[in-house]
Amino acid sequence: MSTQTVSSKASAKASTQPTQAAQASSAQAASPELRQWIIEQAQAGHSPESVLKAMTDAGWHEAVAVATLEDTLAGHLARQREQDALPPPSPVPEPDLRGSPSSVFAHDREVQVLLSMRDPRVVVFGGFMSHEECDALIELARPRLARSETVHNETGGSEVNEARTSHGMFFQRGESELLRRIEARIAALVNWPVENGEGVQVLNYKPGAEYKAHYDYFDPAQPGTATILKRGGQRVGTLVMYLNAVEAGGGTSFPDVQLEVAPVKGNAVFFAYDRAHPSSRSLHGGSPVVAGEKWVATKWMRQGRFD
Ligand SMILES: O=C(O)CCC(=O)C(=O)O
Ligand SMILES: [Fe+2]
Repeated sequence: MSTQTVSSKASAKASTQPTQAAQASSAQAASPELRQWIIEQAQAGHSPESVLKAMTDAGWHEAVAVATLEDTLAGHLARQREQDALPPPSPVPEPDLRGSPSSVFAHDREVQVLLSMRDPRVVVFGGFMSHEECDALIELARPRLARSETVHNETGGSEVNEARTSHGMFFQRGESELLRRIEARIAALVNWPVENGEGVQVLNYKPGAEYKAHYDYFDPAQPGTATILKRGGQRVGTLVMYLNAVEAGGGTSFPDVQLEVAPVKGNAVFFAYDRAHPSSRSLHGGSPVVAGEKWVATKWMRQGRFD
């Protein structure tokens, strides 16, 4: 912790700074590099006084140096507190896109990679299911549809909700040869065990119906969540599969990044969220159907076995 080291770095950084007169105008004039250097000095255990001395030695006006130091360290501490408040990250499903392939082989089918975004983690797949598979899934679901419910936050039960004006049903996991095939394909595509998946849900939206922006993970702040998590833990990933061609509207939107995925029959959008927290930027919704109707199948993936 020698003042010598501090001093030499401050000069190097300060030499790239504007003149003292310009520095005096505002602490905001400090470059990102200088701010980074200040944080590094603090992390290395150098006292504020020694950092201040290094800055004034390098030609900084004392008042400006003090303001810059305070401003930089306060901002750093605030970000640190935000980080510390986050739940720890969980492993998540993840397709193997090393080498940026334009398609990947999943279980029994070559699937196209149409879009890949890192933050939030979103991947759009083309040709995930054949049109025949889509049609078959719709016909199996149709007679079993009921008004969609969402999880009741307080009790962990479910309820009809105005934010979700679709009709839906759940298949049992592995309930037919078709479901087993699709589930094995999903598992291979995103490298996540079949056993960690909930049963496939099918949703049908009529014109005007939508699913307002929401997170798929269970809100850790809600009293009902502890009960839900006993079975399989948190949700950490979602695959929404488009089962029909929608005439207009009905995309899946990600408002945090102003992304909208078009509902193309046979395609699918995958997204993952390593924390049950808005910082995952996994907020998404089903945009209102403008014309025609919309059918999707959703697979939610849990941290652990969902039995
Ligand atoms: O219908 C969509 O596009 C999104 C569906 C969805 O968000 C869900 O099922 O959790
Ligand atoms: Fe969702």
